[in-house]
Amino acid sequence: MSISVAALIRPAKGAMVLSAVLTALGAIVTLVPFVALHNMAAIWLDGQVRTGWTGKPWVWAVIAVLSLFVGQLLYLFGLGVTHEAEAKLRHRLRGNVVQALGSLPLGRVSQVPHGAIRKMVCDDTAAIHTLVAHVPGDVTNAVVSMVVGLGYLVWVDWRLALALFGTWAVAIMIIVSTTMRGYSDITKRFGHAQTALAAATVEMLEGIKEIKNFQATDATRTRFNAARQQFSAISFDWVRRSGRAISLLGSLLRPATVFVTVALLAALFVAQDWSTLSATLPFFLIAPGIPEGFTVLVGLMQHIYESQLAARTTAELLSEKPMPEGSRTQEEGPNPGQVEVCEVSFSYEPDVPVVHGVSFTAEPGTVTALVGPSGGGKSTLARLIARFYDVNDGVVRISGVDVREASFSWLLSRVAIVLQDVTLSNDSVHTNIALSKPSATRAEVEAAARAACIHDRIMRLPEGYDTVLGEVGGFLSGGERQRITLARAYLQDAPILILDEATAQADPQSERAIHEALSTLASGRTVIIIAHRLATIRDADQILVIEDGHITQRGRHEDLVNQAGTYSEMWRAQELHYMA
Ligand SMILES: Nc1ncnc2c1ncn2[C@@H]1O[C@H](COP(=O)(O)OP(=O)(O)OP(=O)(O)O)[C@@H](O)[C@H]1O
Repeated sequence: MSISVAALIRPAKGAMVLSAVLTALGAIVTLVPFVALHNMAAIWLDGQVRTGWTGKPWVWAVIAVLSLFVGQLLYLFGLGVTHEAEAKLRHRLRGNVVQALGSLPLGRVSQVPHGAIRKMVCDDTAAIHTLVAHVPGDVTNAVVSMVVGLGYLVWVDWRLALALFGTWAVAIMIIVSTTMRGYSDITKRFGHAQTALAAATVEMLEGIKEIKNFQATDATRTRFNAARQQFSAISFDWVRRSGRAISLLGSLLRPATVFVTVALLAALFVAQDWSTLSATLPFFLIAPGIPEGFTVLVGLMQHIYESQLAARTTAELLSEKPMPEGSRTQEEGPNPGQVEVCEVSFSYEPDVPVVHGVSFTAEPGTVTALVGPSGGGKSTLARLIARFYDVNDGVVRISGVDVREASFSWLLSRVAIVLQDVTLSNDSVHTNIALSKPSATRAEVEAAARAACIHDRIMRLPEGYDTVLGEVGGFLSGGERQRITLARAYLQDAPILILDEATAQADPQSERAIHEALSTLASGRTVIIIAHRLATIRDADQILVIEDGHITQRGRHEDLVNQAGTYSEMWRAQELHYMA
């Protein structure tokens, strides 16, 4: 189901309509003081004799003051209505965005850069503010003020009005057609560049250490610099175009210019006897205010574009198909601890399959190793087992249950996954370990940390388990961070454990500690491990060689090492490498 921008802001529609009506009334009432002044001028300047209250200037003065007050009140009330509705809508949208992210396939969410998510949750929902809170009031006020003002001028003296509008129309057409060409396209590119810069900034902050190493030689190689340069180039172009249009329109429509234009036309009309002196007065009073409506509209135009782009990004996210959750919440499956991958095919992009009809079974309590050349599909298979994505064909069964039929919590209680990229939050060590079981006591967290061979290191941190990671003293090495995630998996106590390159970031000493932690963690569980170091998995119960999305060899180490094929080649190459 696709969600449109209109559907996104629908909850605020009632308030927007009310605001438009109130501000339209306000704009009409605000014109009354000028009508009053015109009438006063007709009595004083033209010496018109009227009977009743219409002939009393002081009555017109009172009407002028009252209507000014009521007009402002209606305008402010209209703005207040939409601001309240927008605040509620923003709160709701932020909730919806976070909820949508939670229900998308995990693999899809991890593809969205953190910066883009931050922009969506914070900036985009805030940008919708203009669309909801200001467009109904300010646009209506500007349009109605102009229309009513112009209408009144036509009513007072249609020929003078025509002369004035004609002068404006020609001048505006020339300015707009020459300066605004391609404006919509550049505004779109400006929005995209903004998103790219936000994503690259977060990426840079997260990987500042690596970026520093590379930046030492060539700063422009980083994605951040590219995004920054692109953003600057586009924003310069955008500012130049919009600046040119705004300043030219501004000069034409500023009150002094309008006053002079009216003065010249009025002098001509009075001299020719086409108009009376009092009839020219509304032109001097109302005409300089009319362009304010244009200025408001031009100023709002940019905000409206930004709002629409932001709303579209949010609408696109909310339109994405959520991953349906199965209904099994408690009941154990028929084959506890078993992983069955049956005729599974999968592609990230349509028509580019990366896993083709793969089948294997990992029996409870056994170790299955996935090995093979880079890009073969090992991580993809691991992610499919943990249901980061849904398979295109075939089925993945955990404990004999199709993963699509189980609830996420059921799956989480059966499958623990330790990924290549260690993600720890800016929180205490305790909270980071207890992520898999928030109710865990300190004793349980400590037991998990001991099993993951990281307890001693944690005790050397300034505040022990209460040290906030990432803050002063709370820095851990890659291998140590990995052991924190192992402790987390240990605490999760799932019967199935998926390890993706668990020693990728570790130094040799840390690697030993990780292997010790791993054997504690693995005992009694079904383990599926992705490993590049074949020596670490030579005791595995089955080894699957994954190449180009297929299983090309399977068996135990002793069998495979004596067969001609990728495994024996990899084994020999690694033996030579480690002997060297
Ligand atoms: N999120 C993604 N979107 C599109 N293609 C992807 C994505 N992740 C992986 N791929 C592609 O799928 C194929 C398999 O990748 P995968 O990461 O599963 O391989 P791998 O065997 O684990 O590699 P490595 O040993 O280098 O980690 C590769 O061609 C890769 O480029």
